[in-house]
This record gives sequence, C-alpha cells and structure tokens, in this order.
Amino acid sequence: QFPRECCCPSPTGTLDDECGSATARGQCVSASCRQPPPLLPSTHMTAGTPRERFPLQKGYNSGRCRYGLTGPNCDQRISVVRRNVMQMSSAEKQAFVNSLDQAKRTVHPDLVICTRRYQEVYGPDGNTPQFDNVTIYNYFVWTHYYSVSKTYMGAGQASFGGVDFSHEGPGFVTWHRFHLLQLERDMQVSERRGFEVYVCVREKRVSAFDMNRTICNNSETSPIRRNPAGNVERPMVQRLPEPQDVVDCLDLKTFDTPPYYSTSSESFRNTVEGYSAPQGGYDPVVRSLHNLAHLFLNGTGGQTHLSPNDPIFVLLHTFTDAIFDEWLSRHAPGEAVYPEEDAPIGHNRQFNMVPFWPPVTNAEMFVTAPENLGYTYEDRRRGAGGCGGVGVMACAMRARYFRSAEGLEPLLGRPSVATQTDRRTRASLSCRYHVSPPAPYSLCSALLLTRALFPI
Ligand SMILES: O=C(O)c1cc2cc(O)c(O)cc2[nH]1
Repeated sequence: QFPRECCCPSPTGTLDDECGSATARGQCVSASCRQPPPLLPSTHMTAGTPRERFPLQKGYNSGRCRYGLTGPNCDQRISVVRRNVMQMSSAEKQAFVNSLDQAKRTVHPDLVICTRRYQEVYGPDGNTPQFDNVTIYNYFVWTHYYSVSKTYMGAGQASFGGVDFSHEGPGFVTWHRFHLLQLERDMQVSERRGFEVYVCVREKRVSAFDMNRTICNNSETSPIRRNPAGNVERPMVQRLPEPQDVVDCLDLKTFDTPPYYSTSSESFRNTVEGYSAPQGGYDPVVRSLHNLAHLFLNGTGGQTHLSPNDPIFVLLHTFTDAIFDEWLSRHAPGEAVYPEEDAPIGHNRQFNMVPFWPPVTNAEMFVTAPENLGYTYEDRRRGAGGCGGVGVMACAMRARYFRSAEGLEPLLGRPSVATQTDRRTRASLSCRYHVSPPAPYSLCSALLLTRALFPI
C-alpha cells in the first residue's frame, strides 16, 4: 500500500506542511514528493513486490500519532476500552455492526493499493502509477492477504513462499495486534471526518474482496461462506476450543521457542496460534485455540488468504489479542522476550512487519496494551476475575465462543434451513453458509466488540 499523496500528508491539511515539517514534527524522506522515488535494486527481498523493508523506501506518515497518544503534539495519552460484546445493549451491538458496514463502503482516506508488480508500478509509460482505491475494510483484508502470499521474485524466478509473514512465527500475535489497531483507527478517523462512500459497494457490502482488483467491478461478487462444524472430513475441527484451553495456554512461561515456527513446542505463541496442544506440546495433527476457531468456520474464515473477508475475523482476533495481552501482563518482564534475529525473516525483532505503513516492527507491539498502546479490555479495567483468572471477557467468550456449535447462534447467525438439513444428511457441506442481505455483518454481532468507543 502507498500513501495517497506520494509523500506523507500534512497533519493539519495545509500546503507546505508535508509530514508536519512546518512544526518540525516530521519531514519527507523521499527526494521529492512529486517524483517517484527510484526503484531499489533487485535483491532477494526487493525484487518483484517489495516486502520486508518496503515501507522505509517510501517514508513515514507522521500525520498520525503513535498508538496510545493523541493531541496536536502527540503527548496526550489515550484510554480506549474494547468492550465485551456480551455486555452490550442491542443498540450498541448494532452500532458496531453499522461501523463495520461503513468501513466496508468507505474509501480509505490515506492509502491506495498497488495493482501491479514492482517493476510495472509506474505503468507502461513510466509515469502512470498503477494504484487503486480501496475501502477501509477491504484494505484490512488486503494487508492480510499480502502478508500471507508468496513474494514475487522477478520474471522467470520462482516466487518465495517460505515464510508466512503473519502466521507460524513469533510475529503472529504482534502482527495481528497492529492489524486490528490499524482498522480501528481507520474507522475512527473516517467517522470523524466523513469520507466518500462507494455506492457500488453498498449494494454488495458483504461479498468477499478479490485483492487483485478494484472494489467496484465484478470481482466482489462471491459471498462470504461459513459452514461451522461442517468439515466432516476433518472431525478434529468440528468443535471449538474449550475455556480450559485458554487457561492452560496462559500458563506457558516462554513466549516462543526455537525454531520459532509452527513446530515450536512449549511456546505460548505457537499454542495460542493453535499449532500445539493447549498445554504447549507440539503435535503435527493438533489444531487448537485460534487455528481451531478459524478451521471450525469451514469457509471463508478458514483460509488465510481470504479470512478477514468474514467480519467474524475481527472478533476472533480481538479475543486472541486479549489473551496475548493477558499473557504479557502475567509474564512481563521476565519470561516475555521477543525473539531476535534467529526468528524467521519478518518475525524477528529487527525488521519491519510486512506490509505495513508506517513501518513498524513486531517488537513495537510486544508491550502491554493499557500502558503502551492506549487500550484495554472492559473486563480487565473493572478488575474482574473469575474464569480461572482469565477475566470476565474470557468468561463471556467461553460461554459464546469456546463452546459447542449449538451455543453459537449469536456468533454465527442462524443457519439456513438448507445448512441444517445438509448437516444431518450430507457429507459435503461447503459453500452453504452465506452471509447475505438483508443482514450484513449481523452474524458477528454477538462477540467481542473491537471498535474503540473513543475518538483518537
Ligand atoms: O490450518 C490451519 O491451522 C489454519 C487455517 C487458517 C486460516 C486462517 O485464516 C488463519 O488466519 C489461520 C489459519 N490456520
């Protein structure tokens, strides 16, 4: 993704103040805002799509404060509460659903996405940047897609698929933490400032976003699919995690263990991600916690390149982030050490996450949220205990999320008659659970509310 303006914008919206240079807040790092910056020489990571260190080439948008801070000088602390949806009124839940819907229809104010590979990004004449608008929610989808997809290494070369930049490594929790923060902030900003809304997306608001194309063409026609508990070929993913699994994973003392991958054992990260048993032992056939919830959905939400299209993703990952934050508060400082360079590229402490703007490292997100990132979870704020020490939020989740399929109606919506019939009678259940009008996003209305209720 690239800033809509080729350099960074003015925080005050005035001319001659790019990056807030008038107040010494920042400055452009590219030679000129009007000229495309030179392409980097092709190296193993910069060929094709610029990945790992990509954001540094383009500069830093200092128009926004760091997370957790606000004000003209970015020196006022924010205190945002992520609500427990189970404790919200119908009107509050509807407000959340409406906000997501708005994000699905609102053009991203600051960013555009690149529609061509790196070498072709300035178009056939070298002067026509190949960028497209994207809506706020579709940008959220796109960044996840981009982070899991292979890196194009240049014409005639095999693409590099050895690393998933947001999964199967220490960066799993930190990457998704930033991913959510970014969506929240984009939603807050757009609500305050009011941006252009795409009518064509309004008509197709719950369909899946095809990352290759613009939002207003035929690509956004496929529906979101769910078939919860319906994968009969894989009985292990026909259930959801148990509340005790959350309790167990929080007991793991070490954040991550070599080889810092999906094969790590006794690793909190690999356990909450769901490649280990909840007690920490790696077993190749096991799927637990986060992974199990994805796979349980058995549809759009179960495929890494598509999953954020299903808005339930926001809720699942908010809960995962809450577990991560609980772990940090219990184990840091001490056991909580973010891996250095021995972790895979994109997952270690030094390098920027892929593919974010502005550049941010995983280590920057490896901090307790209330003190450093300006948000907390409703139940933690109240100091409520219970649920094996996981907190009230997890209590609510265990009632509604880590439970049997029968208890999931508020989370998953009411299955269609066809789905219920098919579940009893047929082995093949795919493509059955459509999120379709007239209730866009309503299927997620009964889980954890992620949208912050405070302005930035
Ligand atoms: O197979 C898994 O363990 C698995 C599937 C899946 C889908 C998804 O969207 C994720 O974010 C993770 C994930 N893991």
